[in-house]
Parts: sequence; structure tokens; C-alpha cells
Amino acid sequence: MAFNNQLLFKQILAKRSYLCVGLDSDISRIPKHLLTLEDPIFEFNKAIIDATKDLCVAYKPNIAFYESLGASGWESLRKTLEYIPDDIFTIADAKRGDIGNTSLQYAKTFFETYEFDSVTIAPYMGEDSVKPFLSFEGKYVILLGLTSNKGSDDFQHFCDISGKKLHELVLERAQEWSDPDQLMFVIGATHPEAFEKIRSIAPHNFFLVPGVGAQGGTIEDVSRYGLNKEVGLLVNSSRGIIFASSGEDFASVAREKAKELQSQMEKVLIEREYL
Ligand SMILES: O=c1ccn([C@@H]2O[C@H](COP(=O)(O)O)[C@@H](O)[C@H]2O)c(=O)[nH]1
Repeated sequence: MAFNNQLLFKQILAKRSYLCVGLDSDISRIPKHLLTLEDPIFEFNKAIIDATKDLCVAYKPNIAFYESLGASGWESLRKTLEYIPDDIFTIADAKRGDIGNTSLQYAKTFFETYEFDSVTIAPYMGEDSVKPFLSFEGKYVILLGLTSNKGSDDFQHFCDISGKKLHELVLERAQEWSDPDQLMFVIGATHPEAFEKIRSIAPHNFFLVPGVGAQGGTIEDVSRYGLNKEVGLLVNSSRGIIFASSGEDFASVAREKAKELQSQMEKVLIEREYL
């Protein structure tokens, strides 16, 4: 399915959710009883997807947890991607970006060899490093804006250039490269105070918001200023959902955690009159 912002909005309203479930399926944290199976990571992901697919609008496998295992990890990723229902948005969290001809190969990896709907990209090599990803119709680039980690203070949040923070310049400049139906930004939930300004700079783009749960961000805080007329948020939680239990009940506990977040989102959607 080729997504655009309208379609994402429709899915959000239908599911009463803007939840993205992060498939950071760390082999060292997979429940023990799955480890004897032929492909423990795929079996784990399959159970998580079965347990959460009615509660979320996106899945985000973080590529590090697959490529670190070599060929078998890429195969688990391929099977996972194939298993995700077609109407759920998929994000390759790969944080790529290089000189143009190399970026094009990364783009082919995630948009053709693996048919993801989107990929996360680091913006700091500039326009020619991002453009190859934008040449794929119906696919989104998700550019790192203000990341959720403490190190975002080192450059993104505190470098001041002509009165603008570095991440603000990234948000402004990148909007010259493509429109909101192809460009999203990563904005960490750990910076709730920055959302009002960021939303004013990028009023129409979807934001992928990691940092809820394990990193301390909340749905309420990011929704206060982050929402736009098409909701405009995909809020991710990975460990807080998928590793909430390490026992045989891992999938049902993951569902409970996803349900808690979805219910908070539904409340916001009702209060803000989307529903
Ligand atoms: O700024 C960023 C960008 C990406 N991430 C990724 O999101 C998930 C968060 O996982 P949790 O377990 O919910 O903390 C993970 O894949 C990160 O690599 C981020 O956290 N912050």
C-alpha cells in the first residue's frame, strides 16, 4: 500500500491510535522458551504483531537488532516485514545517509529489496545525501530532527546559528527538499518543551516520536503541542511494550502495554475532537 498523510490520518482515526510499536527484538532479551525454535526473532515478532496489530498504526523494526546477526538477522527482518499487515505503516529505523550514489543503494535496500514504507535518515551530509531516498514515489524519508537521547544537547539542541538552533535549521531547510507527503521528522518525546516551536516550524509534517516509556516521555506531553490537523504524530514505544514480560505471557503483556498507550491516545483524540 502506498501511504500518504491522508491515509495515515484515516488509519489513526479508524484505530483510535497513533501508536508505533518498535520491534527492537534484541536476541539477548527474547523469552527463553522461543530460543529453541528455528527463527526465534521472527517467532517473537510474529507473536508481538498478532497481539498488537489492532492497536497500532505503524511498526518500526530497528535495523541494528537484525543486521548485528548477519544473514539470519536480515532473513528474520524479511519474514517480519512480510508478516506485517499491508495497511500498517512500516519504518526501517536505520539512520542512513551518505554521498548520493551510496545513499541510492541504501534507498534500494529499504524500499526495493525490503519493501518498507519509510526509512530514518541522518540529515547532516545535506541535500544530496537525502535526495536519492526522495526519488522513490510513495515512500517516506524520516529525517532526524531533535533526537530523544541526552547527546541531542551536544549539537542539535544547543548549537545556535544566527539565532536558530541546529535542529530548527534542519526542519526549515529540509522542507525545501520535499513535501509533507514524503517527509517526516524524528522528534524525541524527551523534549516536550520544544514541541510548540517545532510544530510551528513544520506544521504539516508527521513526527515520529520515540522516547515514550523506557526513556521517560509521555503521550500527554507530546500531544499537547505536537498534534496538527491530521494528528501528525506516530508515537513509538519499543522496550516498554515488547519486553514488558520475559515469560511465556510476553505477547499478552505486550498487548496490555500497547492497550494502555492506545487508550491514552484515544482519550487525547476525543478531547481534541478528532473523534
Ligand atoms: O531520537 C531517537 C531516534 C530513534 N530512537 C529509536 O527508537 C526506539 C526507542 O526505543 P525504546 O525502547 O522505546 O526506548 C529505539 O529503536 C531507538 O533506537 C530513539 O530512541 N530516539
